[in-house]
Amino acid sequence: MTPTDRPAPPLLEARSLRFARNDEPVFGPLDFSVDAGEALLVQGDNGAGKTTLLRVLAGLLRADGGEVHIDGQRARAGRRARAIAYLSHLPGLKADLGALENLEFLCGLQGRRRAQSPASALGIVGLAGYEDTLARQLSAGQKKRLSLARLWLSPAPLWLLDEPYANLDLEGIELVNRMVQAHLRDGGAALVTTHGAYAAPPVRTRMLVLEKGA
Ligand SMILES: Nc1ncnc2c1ncn2[C@@H]1O[C@H](COP(=O)(O)OP(=O)(O)OP(=O)(O)O)[C@@H](O)[C@H]1O
Repeated sequence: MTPTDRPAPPLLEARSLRFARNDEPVFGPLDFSVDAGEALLVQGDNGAGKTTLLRVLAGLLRADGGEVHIDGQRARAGRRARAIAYLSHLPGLKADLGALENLEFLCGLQGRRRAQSPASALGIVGLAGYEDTLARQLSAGQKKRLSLARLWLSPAPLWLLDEPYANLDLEGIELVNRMVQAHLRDGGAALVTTHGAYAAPPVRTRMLVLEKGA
C-alpha cells in the first residue's frame, strides 16, 4: 500500500479516553472515531457524562487518561482551536453587543467559513431584522439561533453540539438538522448530544450511549 492509498485518518478519534471526578469515574475508557461526513449522536440519561465528554474533547477539561487525535495527530491546544467549534448549553454571546456585532466580533476571533458573512448567517438562522438588537434582549430561542449563526460561520470542521435543539421551536429543530447535513456534505463532522427526543438527520450517523459511571 502506498501512502496515497491509505484511507484518510478519522477527523476525530478517542483512544481509551476517560474522565473521573474525585476518583469516581464519569465516563470511559471510551474508544470511538468520527469520520469526515459523519455524525455521532451521544446519548445518555441526565448526568451520564455527555457534556463532560464534549468539554474534554474541546480541551476545556483535562482527561484522566487516554488520547484525543484530530486528523490522525495528537490534539494539542492549537489544533483543537482550529478544528473544533463548540456549541455549549450557554450561548457564548456578548450580552451588550448587537446580534450582527456579536458575529462580526466572533469572526474576527475565529475566522469564517468560505463565502459566508455575518449578515447572511443571520438570515440563515431566521434573525434577519435583528441585526442591531442587543444579545441580552433576544429570547432564549433567538439566542440559540444566534449561537447557531456563530457555529455556521466557523471554519472549524468538527462541531461539538451540546443539546443543540434546546429552546428551539420545530422550525429551529429543522434548521439545526439542515445545518448539520450541509456541514457534513461539506466534509465536516459533528458530535451531537441528545436525550434521543428528535429524529436524526438523514446523514451517516453513529451512536455512542453513555451510562452513568460506566
Ligand atoms: N462542575 C461540576 N462539578 C462537579 N460535578 C459535576 C460538574 N459538572 C457535572 N458534574 C457531574 O458530572 C456528571 C456528568 O455530568 P454531565 O453534565 O456531563 O452529564 P450530562 O450527560 O451532560 O447530563 P444532562 O443530560 O443532564 O445534561 C454528573 O454526575 C454531574 O453531577
